[in-house]
Amino acid sequence: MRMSLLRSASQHLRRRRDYSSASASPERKVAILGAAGGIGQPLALLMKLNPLVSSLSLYDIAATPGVAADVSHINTRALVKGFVGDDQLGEALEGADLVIIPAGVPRKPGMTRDDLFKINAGIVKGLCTAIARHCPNALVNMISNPVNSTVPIAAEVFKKAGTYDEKKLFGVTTLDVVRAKTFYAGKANVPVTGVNVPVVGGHAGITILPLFSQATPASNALSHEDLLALTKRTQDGGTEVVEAKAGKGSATLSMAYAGAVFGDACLKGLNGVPDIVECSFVQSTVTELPFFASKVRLGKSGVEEVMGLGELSALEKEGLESLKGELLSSIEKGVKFAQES
Ligand SMILES: NC(=O)c1ccc[n+]([C@@H]2O[C@H](COP(=O)([O-])OP(=O)(O)OC[C@H]3O[C@@H](n4cnc5c(N)ncnc54)[C@H](O)[C@@H]3O)[C@@H](O)[C@H]2O)c1
Ligand SMILES: O=C(O)C[C@H](O)C(=O)O
Repeated sequence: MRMSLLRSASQHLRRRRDYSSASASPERKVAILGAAGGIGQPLALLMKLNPLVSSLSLYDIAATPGVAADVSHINTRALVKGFVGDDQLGEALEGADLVIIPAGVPRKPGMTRDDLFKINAGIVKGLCTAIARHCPNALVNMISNPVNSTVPIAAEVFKKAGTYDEKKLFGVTTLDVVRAKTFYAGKANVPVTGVNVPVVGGHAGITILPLFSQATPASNALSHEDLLALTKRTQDGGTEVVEAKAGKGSATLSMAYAGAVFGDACLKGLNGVPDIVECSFVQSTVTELPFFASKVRLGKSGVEEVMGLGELSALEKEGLESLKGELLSSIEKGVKFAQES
């Protein structure tokens, strides 16, 4: 009898704690565009598990009712709704605090991310036009490739609509950081959970520049050859997955994880949690390029501070100089597309 009373009291307390932590965190609506895809589905799952999300809006051109019905049965805070097709896009976006975009086609072996431009540029443009109309104040996390061009496209669409706020637009490069951490921990033989590695530049091939000289915990065990190999593996991480999937797409599960990490950081920033720092491809004056990935401090209105690069090794300085040409031409390609179409 005493045991069962104790058990029910502790259950009651646990329920109260759950309730009070949910109610202490403000209402936040997150919309995922491309939610029925390879990234979209596991990302929807992970955002449904995030206690900071009160409303989860799942939009795609097909199949979202099934995904939404499935995810909605999970007993966590977020209320889930599915939306399909152009007619429902406005409602999907209305009131969103954060819009995450993994809509578009993925690579097949032999393709570069830039080969996706033709299809994905138009998709991103259409979705951003709707964001400007229905939730102009939302933070936008761009996952669709080529990120080096889709972020500038989004910026131009928002500028045309008169809603552009450079603090609210992010290219998601978190997967590069996730990979750099994993590969570094393996080579340096340190526990991966405590590892941090900034990755700067952009999100394609040599434009991905991991700064292993700033990795923590520092390791003296890595040779120049090790650092070259780690850099190359991080730059080619996406291709490694594309080839292993042999025509069935690109990274989806690790990307969903990375997207959920970055989305969570954005929500924490919006909620006023201090010292939230992640790498992201944003409008930048860190180099002469108009967009650049570097560490960014997140706050109540999005980007609070675009942080500098810190001290670079000779290898990293060389990498920085050689990425600028390709990154600038991808940025300009995006801007031109958005201005001319
Ligand atoms: N930033 C990164 O690090 C990173 C990592 C992995 C993949 N990606 C990119 O993410 C994108 C999606 O990859 P995936 O594997 O999920 O592809 P996928 O084909 O599995 O899913 C894409 C989804 O987008 C939907 N879609 C297409 N047009 C749409 C539109 N107009 N509105 C809404 N939804 C639309 C499709 O119906 C599909 O469900 C690709 O461009 C890929 O290259 C980026
Ligand atoms: O490599 C790709 O095409 C997908 C993504 O950009 C990745 O880095 O995995």
